Amino acid sequence: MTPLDADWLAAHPLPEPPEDTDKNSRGRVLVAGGSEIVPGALRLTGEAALRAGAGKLQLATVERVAPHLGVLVPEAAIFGLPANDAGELGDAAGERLCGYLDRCDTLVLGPGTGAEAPGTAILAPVVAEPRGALSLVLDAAMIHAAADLATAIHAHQGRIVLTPHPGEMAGLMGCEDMRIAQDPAGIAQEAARRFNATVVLKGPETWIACPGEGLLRYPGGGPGLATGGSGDVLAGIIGGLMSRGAEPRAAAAWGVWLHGEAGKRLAARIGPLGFLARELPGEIPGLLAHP
Ligand SMILES: NC(=O)C1=CN([C@@H]2O[C@H](COP(=O)(O)OP(=O)(O)OC[C@H]3O[C@@H](n4cnc5c(N)ncnc54)[C@H](OP(=O)(O)O)[C@@H]3O)[C@@H](O)[C@H]2O)[C@@H](O)CC1
Ligand SMILES: Nc1ncnc2c1ncn2[C@@H]1O[C@H](COP(=O)(O)OP(=O)(O)O)[C@@H](O)[C@H]1O
Repeated sequence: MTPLDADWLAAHPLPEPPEDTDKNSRGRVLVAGGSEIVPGALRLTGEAALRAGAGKLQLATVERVAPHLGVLVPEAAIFGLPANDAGELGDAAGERLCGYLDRCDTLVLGPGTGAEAPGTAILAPVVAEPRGALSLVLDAAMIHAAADLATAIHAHQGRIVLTPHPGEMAGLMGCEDMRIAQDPAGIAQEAARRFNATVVLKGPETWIACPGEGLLRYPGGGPGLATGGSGDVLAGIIGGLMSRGAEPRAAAAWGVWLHGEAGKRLAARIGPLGFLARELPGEIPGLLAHP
C-alpha cells in the first residue's frame, strides 16, 4: 500500500493542455443523472469538472429538471432525458444518452440517481457502446447497476472509474457491509480486478485500486466532507481530469486528493463542519496551481 501524498503526486503529474488549446480539445465532459428529487446533483458534478480543467460541459437529466439546471449552470449545454413515474431517469434514458456520446470524451454517469432508477437498463447500452476512447465515471445508483454488468464492463474498451461509498461497494460486490469495514483494501482490489476498472472506495479514508497497479490510501480530508453532494463533487473532479487526458488511476488519485484538500482548506477558513459541497469546486484551481 502506498500513501497518496505530495511525493506520489509529484511523481505523477497531470497532463497540461498546450497554450493554444480550444474548449473542445481541452476535454468535453457529459454528466448524466439527477432526478426530480435530487435536481441539483449535476450542478455539483458539472462545476467540479469545469474547475478541474475540463473545457466543455454538458449535462443530461430528467426532462422536467433540465430547464432549471440550465439556469443554475449557465456554462453548460443541457439535454433532457426520459423519466419514470418516480421522477428518476427512465428505462429509455440509456439509449437516448448513447446518442450524445459522440459529443464527449468523458461521461460521468449516476450522480443524483437513486434506488428507483432502473440502473441496469440505463447502463447496459452505454457500456455496450463500441467507443474505445470514451472515459467513464460511474457513481451512485449506477454502481449498483454495474454489479449486473460485470462482464460487459470488464470487456469495455474505454477507461473506467467506479466511485462507491461502502454501501454501494457492498451492492457492487454482493457482500455484507461488515466485509467492507473489515477489509476495505482487499475488497477495493478485488472489485478492480472483477470490473477491470479503477475503483475508489470512499469513506473517512479512501482506497484507490487499479488492476496491475499498487493500492493507494488517502487518509481523508476531515468529517466536514461527510455532507450531502460531496461525492457528486468528487465524481466531477475525476471526470474533469480524465477529460484532460489523465489516466484513470492518476485522475482518481488526484481527484481524491484535490477533494480532500479542498475540504481541509474550507475547514480551516470556515470551520470544520458546515461548509457546503458546492463550495468545494472553487478550491480546486488554486490547489491545482499550487499542490
Ligand atoms: N439524498 C440527498 O439528500 C442528496 C443526494 N444527493 C445525491 O443523490 C445520489 C443518491 O443519494 P442518496 O442520499 O439518495 O443515496 P445514498 O447516499 O447512496 O444513500 C442510500 C443508502 O446507502 C447507504 N449508505 C450511504 N452512505 C453509506 C456509507 N458511507 N456506508 C454504508 N452505507 C451507506 C444508506 O443505507 P443505510 O445505511 O441507511 O441502510 C443509505 O440509506 C448521490 O449521488 C448523492 O450525492 C446530493 O446530490 C444532494 C443531497
Ligand atoms: N468522515 C469523513 N472524513 C473524511 N471524508 C469523508 C468522511 N465521510 C465521507 N467522506 C468523503 O465524502 C465523500 C462522500 O461521498 P458520498 O458518500 O458519495 O456522499 P454523497 O452521496 O452525499 O455525495 C467521499 O469522498 C468520502 O470519502
